[in-house]
Amino acid sequence: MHTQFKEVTYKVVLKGLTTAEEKEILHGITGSVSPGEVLALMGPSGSGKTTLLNVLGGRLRQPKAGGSVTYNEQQYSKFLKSRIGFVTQDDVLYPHLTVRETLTYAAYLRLPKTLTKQQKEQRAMDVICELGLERCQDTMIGGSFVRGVSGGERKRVCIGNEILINPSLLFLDEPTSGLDSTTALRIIQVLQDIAEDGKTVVTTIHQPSSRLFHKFDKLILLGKGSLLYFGKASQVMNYFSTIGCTPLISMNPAEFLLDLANGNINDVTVPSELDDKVQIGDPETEKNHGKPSAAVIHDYLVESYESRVAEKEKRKLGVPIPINEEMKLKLTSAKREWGASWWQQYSILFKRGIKERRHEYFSWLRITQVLATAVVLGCLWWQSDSKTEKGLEDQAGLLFFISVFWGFFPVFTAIFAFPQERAMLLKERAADMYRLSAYFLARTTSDLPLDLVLPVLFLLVVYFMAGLRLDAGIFFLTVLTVFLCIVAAQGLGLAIGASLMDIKKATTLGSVTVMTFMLAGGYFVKKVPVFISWIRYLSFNYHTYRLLLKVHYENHVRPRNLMKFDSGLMEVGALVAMVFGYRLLAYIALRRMRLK
Ligand SMILES: Nc1ncnc2c1ncn2[C@@H]1O[C@H](COP(=O)(O)OP(=O)(O)OP(=O)(O)O)[C@@H](O)[C@H]1O
Repeated sequence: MHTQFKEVTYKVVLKGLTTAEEKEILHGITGSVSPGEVLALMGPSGSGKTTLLNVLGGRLRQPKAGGSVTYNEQQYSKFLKSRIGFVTQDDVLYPHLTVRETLTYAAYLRLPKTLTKQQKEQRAMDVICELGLERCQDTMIGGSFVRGVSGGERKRVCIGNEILINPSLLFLDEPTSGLDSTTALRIIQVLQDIAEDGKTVVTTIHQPSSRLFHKFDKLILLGKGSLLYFGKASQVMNYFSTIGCTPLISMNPAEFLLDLANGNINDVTVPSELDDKVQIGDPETEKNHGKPSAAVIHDYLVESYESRVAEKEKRKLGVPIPINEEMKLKLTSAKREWGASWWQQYSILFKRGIKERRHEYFSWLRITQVLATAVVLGCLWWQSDSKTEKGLEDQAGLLFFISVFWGFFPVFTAIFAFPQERAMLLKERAADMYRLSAYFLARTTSDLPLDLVLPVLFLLVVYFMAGLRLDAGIFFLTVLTVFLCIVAAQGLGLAIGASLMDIKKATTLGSVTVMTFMLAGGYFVKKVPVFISWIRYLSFNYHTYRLLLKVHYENHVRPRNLMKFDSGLMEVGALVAMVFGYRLLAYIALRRMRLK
């Protein structure tokens, strides 16, 4: 896809304690890149490469970004999103999926609905072969806690994730950083192959080796957000020698260009006119050992480019490009193209969620934790007596603890769900991979199977050890009540996590809320002052405890000093309202996060 950009600017507002200052990060960048070409963005750290890449990729737009960016002469549109691949610097991947699983799930979600499941799987396999990932296709991606594929393989998986959709335009932010030169060369070779296939590739690059440098077709050199060079990579040394800058010793062109852009002119000749600008006593000049300061060199390079090349390049952009009319029409379309129907998205995300978290499901630590608590409870309330009033009071204590235990754990596991997946969610939503509602439902239901198996195990142990009433109906109702409590408590955890999106803040708020709900749960204080009594209605502990009391003692002796309870419908209603209400809050919070 022909991409042209004219006078691109980008501004941010820096807020100080008392003032707000506007800072321009890009100062009018002009250029173009065509299908079949690889455009490299180079420049010192902080020169604006990533910002420019984001503006070109449509990720930063007005009002902060100015100038114009067109794709086959059209403005950015939602349709275009599905034609653009974007590999960010710190790309996120699920650590517990294998390379093949990662690419296959991405293929299911991103490739058009017209392809069959088998065709999508085949495309994922083709990409694996194209990127030379066959040997590690069954290796887990890995992360900080799990050993996985190597850095180079990881980068290739990130690239694979994007080239799966056969994008017309591919953007990459430092795809080679941290890799040895051979691996880096291999990655750039892959990019060149993609470009040769008729695609347009734009990549930022930090310090390419000279072999790597010669693989680029076009080059943009940035210095402090200004354009120092745009043109053919093969012409860059010629251009700088025409403005009087040449290396004194043989050096890698990239090293020479970065030195210049940084204003470091050791081993570099500069035109004599710059020597006139040397100011004796200027600290910047002294830093450069009596040579012109970095600022003087920067200004000279910007001016030289402006006066010698910029106008010519701007004129070139005015020449119309031959573009297929059908493609033009499609590009203006505001319609999103989903790769799968809502239901398919849900089931793919559900399965992927189960695969990614399979190690948590069979975590012996969690099972031991629950079973150990059950055994301790069983011992403490061993064959408790429900015939005397004292015994009943004791047993009520056990029922209250059950409502606290199963109100506590689900909150603290659910709190992590969204903050942990924030980066992935933002990335996948930016690529329009699925609807938020499909993700939300898949994420909130894929944990349910285990969450419902553990309490059954727990209750089986407690029930028989503590000698609760042996009646299948009562056991079943107890399990059902605990399930409701768990799902309601999970809703609260999800809502807190999604609203704060910060694990520390969320756990702090979570613990205060859970403690308040526990204290208001009807066991510690029976007569709550009217002005605060509403808090009980928000407490799932309160409703669960009341339901458990009803289930266990309704048709039996009612402990005299325990609270009264009626039909139980109000409790069930309150818990069901919490199940949905808290989830709705979580969903709204996630939607808002996307708009930020
Ligand atoms: N939202 C922002 N608020 C404030 N400053 C910003 C913002 N975005 C970028 N900058 C600043 O703009 C400059 C350019 O940033 P950018 O990330 O584009 O540089 P870069 O050339 O990609 O650097 P690196 O090679 O180190 O990744 C930096 O000085 C950065 O601090």
